[in-house]
Amino acid sequence: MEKRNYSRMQRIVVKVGSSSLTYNTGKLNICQIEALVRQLADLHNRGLDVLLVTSGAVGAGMGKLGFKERPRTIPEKQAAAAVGQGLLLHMYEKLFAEYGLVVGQVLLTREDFADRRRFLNARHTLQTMLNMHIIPVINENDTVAVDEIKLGDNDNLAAMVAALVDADLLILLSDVDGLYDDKPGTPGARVIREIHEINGEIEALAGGVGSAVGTGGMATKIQAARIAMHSGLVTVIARAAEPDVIRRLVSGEPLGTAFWPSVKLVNKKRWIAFSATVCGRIYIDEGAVRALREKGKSLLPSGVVKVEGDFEMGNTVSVMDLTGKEIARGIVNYAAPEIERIKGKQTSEIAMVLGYKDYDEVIHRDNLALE
Ligand SMILES: Nc1ncnc2c1ncn2[C@@H]1O[C@H](COP(=O)(O)OP(=O)(O)O)[C@@H](O)[C@H]1O
Ligand SMILES: N[C@@H](CCC(=O)OP(=O)(O)O)C(=O)O
Repeated sequence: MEKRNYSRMQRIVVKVGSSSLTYNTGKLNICQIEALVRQLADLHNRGLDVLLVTSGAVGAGMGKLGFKERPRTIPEKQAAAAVGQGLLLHMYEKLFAEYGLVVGQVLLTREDFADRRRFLNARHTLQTMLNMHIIPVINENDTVAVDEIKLGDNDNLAAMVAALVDADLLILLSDVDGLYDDKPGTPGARVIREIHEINGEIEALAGGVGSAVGTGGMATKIQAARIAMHSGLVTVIARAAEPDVIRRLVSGEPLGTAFWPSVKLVNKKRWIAFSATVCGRIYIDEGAVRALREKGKSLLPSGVVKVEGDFEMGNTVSVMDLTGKEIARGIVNYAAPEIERIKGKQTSEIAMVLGYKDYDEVIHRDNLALE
């Protein structure tokens, strides 16, 4: 089979799912973890920047605590994660040390991405760790992440990390060979090798949630691939147990399912599109949709029809067409009550209506990330 030709391969993020790190008994799959560490250590020695996003804290905690099923309540999951995360890190620390390498634990929540200052801080820390040849071992901070601040799955976390550090390749390792064109196990179902666009058909293949210990199944892997595609990096979903899978993928072997990047959004627009917390919605008319989409214009008050939510100036909002479809996200120059008052008005009327005018635009095009 033809090799995959990457334009650059310096920085890779590898995410490994719970289903590949723990057995159904909840105990750690030591052979799998050893194989993973060996390959990552080798890539590091070759001079690549390597970041590991690891799941398995809840799964490993379940094993240690003797739980037969995934705990239902959030505090129980958090308690299991608190136990399991320690076990995981101990294992990584020990195995990487055998190859003379140092790991550093990084636990993140949605807020670390949603707040621009924290986002930039996290980027700085990760960059510094890479400069110091430390291998970042990253997971969600499950013990403190309650619903409001939780990402909830490590596929999205890995994609956001990959975008954060400007990686070239994101590898999502799981218990399947890739994305199947039918339910895995169905006779005749095959792995789709290359994907250039995520459309409804691809999303429909994702099915429901994944394995007994995993969280999001294929749905979250496809969401992750979408983030990565807009961030200009290749994503591959492959089987963790495939011998030497990481090294072979990096050398271009066409294993698993590869998602190829589309147009790369600039850094700030990526943050607006995928990381910032969405605080409200602005509905705009057809003329404004065309101006944004086709002419790359800023959003002016005249195109605004309806405002939803109690957002402030500087917050990120969804921009919707009148059918309720999200067409963009952007940072607003005015708070919701002000936009409510200037909606439908000409720019020249802003000062008269509000008594002042700080900006002509509701959202400037530099702060607008289109779908
Ligand atoms: N079209 C599909 N192709 C491949 N796997 C699928 C598909 N639809 C659902 N899945 C499920 O997704 C699971 C992997 O997701 P998950 O258990 O969350 O893994 P991980 O723990 O590795 O993140 C597979 O075991 C499979 O059952
Ligand atoms: N942070 C959680 C992992 C959540 C998750 O996404 O799991 P998975 O679907 O196995 O990648 C944990 O460490 O158990």
